[in-house]
Amino acid sequence: MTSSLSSNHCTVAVLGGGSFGTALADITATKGHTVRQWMRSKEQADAMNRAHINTRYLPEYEVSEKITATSDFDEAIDGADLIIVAIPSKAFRSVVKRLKGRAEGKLVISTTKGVEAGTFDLMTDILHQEVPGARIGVLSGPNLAKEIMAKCITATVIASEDDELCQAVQTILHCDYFRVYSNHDRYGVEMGGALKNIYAIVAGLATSLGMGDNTRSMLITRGLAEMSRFAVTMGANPMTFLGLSGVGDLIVTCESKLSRNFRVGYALGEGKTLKQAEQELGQVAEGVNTLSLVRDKAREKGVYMPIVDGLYAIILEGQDIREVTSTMMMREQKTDVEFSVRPPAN
Ligand SMILES: NC(=O)C1=CN([C@@H]2O[C@H](COP(=O)(O)OP(=O)(O)OC[C@H]3O[C@@H](n4cnc5c(N)ncnc54)[C@H](O)[C@@H]3O)[C@@H](O)[C@H]2O)C=CC1
Ligand SMILES: O=C(CO)COP(=O)(O)O
Repeated sequence: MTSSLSSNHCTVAVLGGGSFGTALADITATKGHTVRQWMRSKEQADAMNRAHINTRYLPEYEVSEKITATSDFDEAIDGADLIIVAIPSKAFRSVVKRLKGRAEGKLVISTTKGVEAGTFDLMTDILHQEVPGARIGVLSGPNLAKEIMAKCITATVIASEDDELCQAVQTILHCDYFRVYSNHDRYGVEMGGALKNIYAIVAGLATSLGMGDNTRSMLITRGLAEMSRFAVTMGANPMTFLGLSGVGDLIVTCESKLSRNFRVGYALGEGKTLKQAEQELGQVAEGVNTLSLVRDKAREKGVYMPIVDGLYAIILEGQDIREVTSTMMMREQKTDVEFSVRPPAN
């Protein structure tokens, strides 16, 4: 570990002016690190430096006065030991391209829970391509930004093949309400974060249609089987799905009205269109894009994903919710605990 990273003070750049970037900037600045948060809007950066509130994304919370918000990318990354990227997946590549040639040997971690359209790359794959020479990891777990701002006790996972990176990130972020575990299964941790958003949309939809706790429990459990089946086919370690970044994140996102993915599903259940639901939210709900990408990839790989297929039929093909649900419920009987990659041959 380099000396600044093993000491109590380092320089952190947070790329992204949304809810999660702000929550992580707040933790690191409160711990005494030098923190610069990059956001596109100069107005938003100026307002944050003046009032210490991210008025657009987290208006209810005051953030540390020690965060310097800036719309100047170069200023944000200058001298940073750790760069945290909290940018929606759609814009991730275009932003991290700007780090090329400027982050050799630096720690660069993604917090983004999505998959890139066209390539099916995860965000750390993009980092490897666009920022060669950087030390790369992913942070993922049951981490609702608003609960972190409210200092609710929370845990997360830093995943990387690079042990020193994991240790450094644990040291930099760990505090009395935020505990950081490490994991070597970068792919599984990152895939879990992306996949759980799909099931959160289903959970929101089911809840707004009047379904109850039995329904959500079924969804979470069968969703976990389905997402692990998919991720393991793609190269993940199945054990990762029993951890915070797997079942942990799935539970929080399927159970909380603070989840934007849950809220998109809820709005759909109220009869709103996908466009209306996303517009009302005004923030990113990654599960909407991930759904069609995963559905196509699962077909290509021959992975059985009935919940993904059902949600796709409802929100992207306009099929009737009750008919799709009824067809799913009336499928052939299955065993409870199985771990087959493909459906049993009939
Ligand atoms: N909010 C949460 O509770 C958590 C979010 N995440 C993940 O973190 C990622 C970011 O999420 P949030 O911060 O919550 O999103 P958000 O919707 O609150 O904010 C997104 C931010 O990205 C910025 N942005 C969008 N396109 C950009 C571009 N082309 N260039 C520069 N900035 C751009 C927006 O201006 C905004 O500041 C997502 O992938 C999300 O899944 C992960 C854990 C928790
Ligand atoms: O990933 C999250 C919690 O861990 C945030 O979920 P949403 O993007 O659905 O709000």
